[in-house]
Amino acid sequence: MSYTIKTLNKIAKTGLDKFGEGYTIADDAANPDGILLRSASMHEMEFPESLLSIARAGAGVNNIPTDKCAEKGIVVFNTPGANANAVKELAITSMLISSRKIVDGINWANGLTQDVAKEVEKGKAQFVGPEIEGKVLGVIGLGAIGVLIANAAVNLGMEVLGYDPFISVDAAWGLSRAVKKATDLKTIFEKADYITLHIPYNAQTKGTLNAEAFAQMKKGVRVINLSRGELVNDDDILAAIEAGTVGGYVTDFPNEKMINKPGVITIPHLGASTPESEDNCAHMAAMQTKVYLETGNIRNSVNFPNCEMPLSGVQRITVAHKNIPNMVGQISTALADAQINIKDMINKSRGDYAYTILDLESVSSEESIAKIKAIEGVLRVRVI
Ligand SMILES: NC(=O)C1=CN([C@@H]2O[C@H](COP(=O)(O)OP(=O)(O)OC[C@H]3O[C@@H](n4cnc5c(N)ncnc54)[C@H](O)[C@@H]3O)[C@@H](O)[C@H]2O)C=CC1
Ligand SMILES: O=C(O)CCC(=O)C(=O)O
Repeated sequence: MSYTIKTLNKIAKTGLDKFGEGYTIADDAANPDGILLRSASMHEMEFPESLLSIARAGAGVNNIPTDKCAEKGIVVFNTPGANANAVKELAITSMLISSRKIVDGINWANGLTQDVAKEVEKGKAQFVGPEIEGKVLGVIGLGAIGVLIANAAVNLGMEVLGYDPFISVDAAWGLSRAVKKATDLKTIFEKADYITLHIPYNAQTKGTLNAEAFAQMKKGVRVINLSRGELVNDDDILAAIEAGTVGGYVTDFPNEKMINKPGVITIPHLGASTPESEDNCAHMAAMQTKVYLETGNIRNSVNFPNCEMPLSGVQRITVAHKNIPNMVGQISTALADAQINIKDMINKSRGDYAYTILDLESVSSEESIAKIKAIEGVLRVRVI
């Protein structure tokens, strides 16, 4: 078999090399089987019929219309945890630079022209800022990144409060016992000296930090946003900085409103920009795509259930379908009508969508595949 992969952003070579023989990789492919991307927006894109999968080499999938993809039977993947350490390190950096006036100090020192050593000692008092040890950190979102930051902050001597009503069992296992659970955001807002956001951006989380939230915060709180710009209301945080409620804001998502504003430190979306995490993300995105194209097995999808079965039988059929009653019954009837025996089968569901893999004892007929495609609720059928 041969496959075409389209890249929408620069993807680390070590990941692309995983595809190997039989794959053509191009940034201008017209009819790709798979797409790999980082932050490029796909919301306005048309999807070719050929497209089977999209892999986000990273965590956030707000740049991909995942429901629209599901309706077309296009499986969307991300790479959970692959860049978490890079973001953790930048979050710790952000707490320190929001505290210690390091950026202002560097800019000031670079502007000195003469008697530099003397001027430094004379002027440094304006850049005094507090230490983080002993202070309270509120972590909103305890997923791959939030847990690493919470644990690192404990090790730096901070008191850590974590808020995540949907925390996974795995994340809870990884969390230091010293991290205290906040049952609502109000607790974080009222107690934290530093607040860091590690939640996905979606319709529910838009503007999580707004005027109402800032009104509940401790005076001088430092806010770190390495998640997505839209999670914080720009006008409200600028007003809170002006009023002195917020003592500093570090954002990885600069926009026209945020650049060159006192109290705001803008980083050009560098959270995942380390060779280590670029390699990890590219590797995972490539492998998940390759496995899906070659076997139909789904690992780390965000719009279909994870569904894996070792290859057996003489042919594999995969069916992406709506999560509605009697789908498996109708699919197996279509095969039974053509005297085709099923050797092994698996069916998984997730929300509105489901996925079925069937390994057959004999090769299916075009007629039986056409029958499966015609079942109401079937989104995509593949013969592998
Ligand atoms: N600046 C950068 O370069 C990067 C930014 N990110 C951003 O960080 C976000 C988080 O990444 P990960 O930790 O890897 O994702 P994750 O999926 O492992 O964790 C997200 C956590 O947020 C929790 N959550 C969801 N809604 C919530 C809410 N309303 N309140 C509290 N918790 C909530 C979930 O239960 C989950 O535990 C991504 O969605 C992405 O937007 C991720 C990687 C790099
Ligand atoms: O690919 C990047 O550099 C951005 C990473 C990111 O924002 C994410 O993984 O959600």
